[in-house]
Amino acid sequence: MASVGELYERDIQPSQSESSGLGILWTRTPINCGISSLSNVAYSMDDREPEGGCKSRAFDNHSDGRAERLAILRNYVGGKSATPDVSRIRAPRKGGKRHHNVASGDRSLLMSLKEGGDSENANVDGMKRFRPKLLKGLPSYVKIVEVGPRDGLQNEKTTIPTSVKVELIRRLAGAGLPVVEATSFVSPKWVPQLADAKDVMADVRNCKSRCQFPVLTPNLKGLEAAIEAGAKEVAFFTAASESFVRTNINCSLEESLVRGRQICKAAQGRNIPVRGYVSCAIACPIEGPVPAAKVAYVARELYDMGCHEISLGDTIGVGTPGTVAPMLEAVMAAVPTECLAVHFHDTYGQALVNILIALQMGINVVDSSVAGLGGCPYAKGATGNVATEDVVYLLNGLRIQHDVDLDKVIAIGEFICDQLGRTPSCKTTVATIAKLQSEKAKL
Ligand SMILES: CC(C)(COP(=O)([O-])OP(=O)([O-])OC[C@H]1O[C@@H](n2cnc3c(N)ncnc32)[C@H](O)[C@@H]1OP(=O)([O-])[O-])[C@@H](O)C(=O)NCCC(=O)NCCSC(=O)C[C@@](C)(O)CC(=O)[O-]
Repeated sequence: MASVGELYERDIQPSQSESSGLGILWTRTPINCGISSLSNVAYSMDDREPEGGCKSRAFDNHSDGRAERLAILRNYVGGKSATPDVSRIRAPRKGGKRHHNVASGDRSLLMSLKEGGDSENANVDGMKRFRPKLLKGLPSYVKIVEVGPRDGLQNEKTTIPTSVKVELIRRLAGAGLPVVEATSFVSPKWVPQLADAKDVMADVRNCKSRCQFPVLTPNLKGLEAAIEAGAKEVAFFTAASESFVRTNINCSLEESLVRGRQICKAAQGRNIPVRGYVSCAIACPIEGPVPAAKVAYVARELYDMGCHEISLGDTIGVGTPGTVAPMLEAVMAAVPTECLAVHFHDTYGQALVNILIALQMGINVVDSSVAGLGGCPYAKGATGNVATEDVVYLLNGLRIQHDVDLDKVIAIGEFICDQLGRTPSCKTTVATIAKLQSEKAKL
């Protein structure tokens, strides 16, 4: 924790919207004010009696206002007061150019500051009060389905030792992930990287954990091999694009649905839950954009054949909220929302925003891959899945429960990147490492 005298401009967040006439000044480091700590300070844009005695209008003509904000903070906290006196922050003048009505969320946040003085908790309270307005309909719990050991590794060119795969799966289960898709029982000629599926399962089946370890299977042969290897859950995959099904599993879409029905029937007899995947839910690498109605049709077929959960895959990661929302709407008209999951690849950096849209639409199962590994060998140009670390960070920020330990997942991401000879590139990991390094340097 820093004292206010130890803060520099870089510790201050740049300008944020002040259209309400009120501002919250954020620091990256909690400040020790003697009585408690602050990481934000409220100030007024009202020039009659600006908070901290600093003319905040000076912000207007500056690049990002950090210097002025730091000055406010120094004046304001200055060792005198631990808690901003929000009674001094007046409602902005009506009709003024920049002084519109105070947003109720701003007021909540300010009142929280007044009540508590502890900025961390004040922000939580503020969040809770913000939520009904801005983040309506979000689920209180999200199940994260970790697909790293399967989707993440299937496309890797160099053979990864079985022991590394097993260690990865064990660590992911140990980080609290409720589901870790362990491997695939597909043809080793088609996906050589996962040719050791049986050996992986020989170890994983003994893993003492509440975590579930489903495996991917395209046909009855795969199902039989999976069950023999100790799998207690399987996942069947097809796509909403005829060409992609042909390329990926060498049959027509309707033939793949026949295989799916065979799998579901055989699995039901053995009490094995079947998850279904619909790839190319937004677009196909061969056919281009895929109609939402087609995705809804395939999803409904999977539901009718007995899949307990249907994961909608943006296989090549081209979706944006503009295409994801209508697709989800179409599917939700055909399949109960509680049976749906989303599976985003992050080719264009849209995965998190697409996940937020899915959550807002009521979906509470999200697939992700540690360190953002992944990609389908039969979907050229597609990059990795959305990183589990980023999803957990997002859910933490939204105060949605998920049971996953972020620090552990970050460490697992570093572990697997190390094994693959790569530097972690997932944003949450990069930022966390940088933060730790700068904290270390300050000591
Ligand atoms: C479906 C097949 C097998 C058809 O492949 P095929 O060549 O048409 O199959 P076949 O029935 O003619 O058999 C050919 C050989 O494969 C064997 N075989 C047949 N089935 C199996 C099996 N289950 N396990 C092991 N071996 C199998 C079979 O025994 C035979 O062996 P051979 O006599 O030549 O020695 C093949 O196309 C295949 O394995 N495809 C898998 C492709 C794949 O895994 N893609 C990646 C997963 S999908 C994905 O990543 C997308 C997803 C789910 O993540 C969501 C998203 O992002 O959208």
